[in-house]
Amino acid sequence: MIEVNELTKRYGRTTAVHNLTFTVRPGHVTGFLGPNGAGKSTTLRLILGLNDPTSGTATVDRRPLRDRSRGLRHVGALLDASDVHGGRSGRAHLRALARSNAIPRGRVEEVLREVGLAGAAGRRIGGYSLGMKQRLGIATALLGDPPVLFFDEPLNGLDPEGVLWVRGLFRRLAAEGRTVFVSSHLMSEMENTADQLIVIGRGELIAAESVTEFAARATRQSVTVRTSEPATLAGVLTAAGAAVQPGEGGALTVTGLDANRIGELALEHQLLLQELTASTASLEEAFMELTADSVEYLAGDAGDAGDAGDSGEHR
Ligand SMILES: Nc1ncnc2c1ncn2[C@@H]1O[C@H](COP(=O)(O)OP(=O)(O)OP(=O)(O)O)[C@@H](O)[C@H]1O
Repeated sequence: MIEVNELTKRYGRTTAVHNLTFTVRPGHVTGFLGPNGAGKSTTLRLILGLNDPTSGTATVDRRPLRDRSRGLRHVGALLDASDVHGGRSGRAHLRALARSNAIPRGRVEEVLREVGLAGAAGRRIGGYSLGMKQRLGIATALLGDPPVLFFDEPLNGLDPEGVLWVRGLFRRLAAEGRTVFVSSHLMSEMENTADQLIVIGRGELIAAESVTEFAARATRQSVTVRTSEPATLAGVLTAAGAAVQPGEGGALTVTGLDANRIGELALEHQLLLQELTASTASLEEAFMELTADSVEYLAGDAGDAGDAGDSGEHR
């Protein structure tokens, strides 16, 4: 289990993460979502103990990871897939990590097979495609068979078959009772990958709930309705509690009442309907809307973030 409590991280004048509190439970694939610059990578680095928070705490299975003494057998992480020594082979890279974490050599061959790199394991990593590097990064995370796994943008560079494979892998790891925490800036990727969501924007928590709950809360249904007497129908629907907007070509766009109820009201008032169409905003649209403020803030603040400078910590 990952527990983040009132976590804040400032870089100069830039607040990357502000007063963030959430819990990630084992047995689920939990998506960590937010637009670019929302603070996802910073949060992951704070949880992993790679950077120190300005204030607040982050623990994994009730202990901070700051000392990093627990190694790959406790926590596996894919952070930056291209951050590997290009001159080594994939197999040599994994063997070196296995050695320093007291993991048996045989496990290297197992994870290579698992991620589909057995055939390319003898080749230099420098010659790997981005997708192959992602697979190697996933193999690294799996190497110690850890109960807690972090994946930062794991679908980057993967082809459709690779994406399906990763989704199946994450589901299996969660079903085995592990904690699986996966970040992405794309709702469309998380919709089919995660069952729980932590959504942040501008370093702050926007939602912590299941994908189903988020979808029910975030997506809005509207109904397009067309009639020969739009003003009368608009009056009837407004009186029944709906919000009515004039749409294209005399149509009305109605929110707050479902299509069935609109049909019943039209019948009660003997109004002839020429169209009655329900439409639901996609989860991607809902996510964009919910996080729109943070995107605007960053677009207007880009120069400022640059001025703030680096605190000297390596990203
Ligand atoms: N070392 C640093 N020095 C200065 N500012 C930083 C540093 N690391 C992150 N930031 C700033 O903190 C904010 C959050 O960045 P972060 O990389 O955590 O976001 P993110 O959600 O992971 O974005 P992306 O999806 O683009 O990776 C940004 O404004 C970023 O510029």
